[in-house]
Amino acid sequence: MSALIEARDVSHGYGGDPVLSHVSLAIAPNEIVTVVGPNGSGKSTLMRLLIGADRPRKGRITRKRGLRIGYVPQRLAIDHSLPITVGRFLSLGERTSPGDRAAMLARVGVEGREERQMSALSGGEFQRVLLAKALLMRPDILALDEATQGLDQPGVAAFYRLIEEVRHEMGCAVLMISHDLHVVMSASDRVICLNGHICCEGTPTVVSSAPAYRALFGLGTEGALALYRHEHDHSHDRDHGHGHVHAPQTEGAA
Ligand SMILES: Nc1ncnc2c1ncn2[C@@H]1O[C@H](COP(=O)(O)OP(=O)(O)OP(=O)(O)O)[C@@H](O)[C@H]1O
Repeated sequence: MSALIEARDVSHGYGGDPVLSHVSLAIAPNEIVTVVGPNGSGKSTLMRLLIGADRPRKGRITRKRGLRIGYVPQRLAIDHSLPITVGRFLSLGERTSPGDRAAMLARVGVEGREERQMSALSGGEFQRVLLAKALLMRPDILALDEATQGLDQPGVAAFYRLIEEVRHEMGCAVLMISHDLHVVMSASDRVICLNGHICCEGTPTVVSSAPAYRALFGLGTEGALALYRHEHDHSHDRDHGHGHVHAPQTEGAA
């Protein structure tokens, strides 16, 4: 099997309520796939099934033998009464050296935070530490479930640029769930639009002009793109010097 993860005709639900119906997809090595969809459309459920945290009621999910998945959760409940430093947190689970941990913290932009309490980190730093932990296991695929929740727009943009960079450096695939539509337009190779079933999928350009996508996201789509173009113009000099094409030049209202 050349795909890292493949879902074939997967259906799932909780109690009597169906959440996913007849979902089929495959994730290839090295690609960035983003799942978008309205609240409650089954994105997190699909992610849990794909990474093997849950088993589907119907259909089949296959993962490449020995697949290493680096999971970056939406949020992580840290008990503030239980002190844990960044260094200790990173050393839980996977066996890594202090040198590896220091290098990874530096790579994701939070150098030298080993002695800092997890509870004392800013939102952006916290997500970067979670990312560092996921990357330390040298994943074949990085799975991010709305990993930028709570970050401001420049923080979100910077976080996803980092994801693109590490994807290239480490050669891993990326599966992400995102509400940030502009991210979908910039960072993804392929977008899957979910609403209990796959409404449409393809390159960001194709999906953003698909009627099913526009029906789901409506005017918000254009709004998000406009916002991002604006944001990008302003953050360009400060944040990064390389030019991306972030949005297709679609005209007219959705
Ligand atoms: N463990 C569970 N038990 C019962 N119902 C659940 C469970 N997990 C999710 N659901 C329900 O399944 C539906 C899909 O939830 P899911 O979290 O997969 O959607 P989502 O697209 O990720 O939503 P959001 O964008 O709001 O995070 C929702 O109606 C949710 O209430």
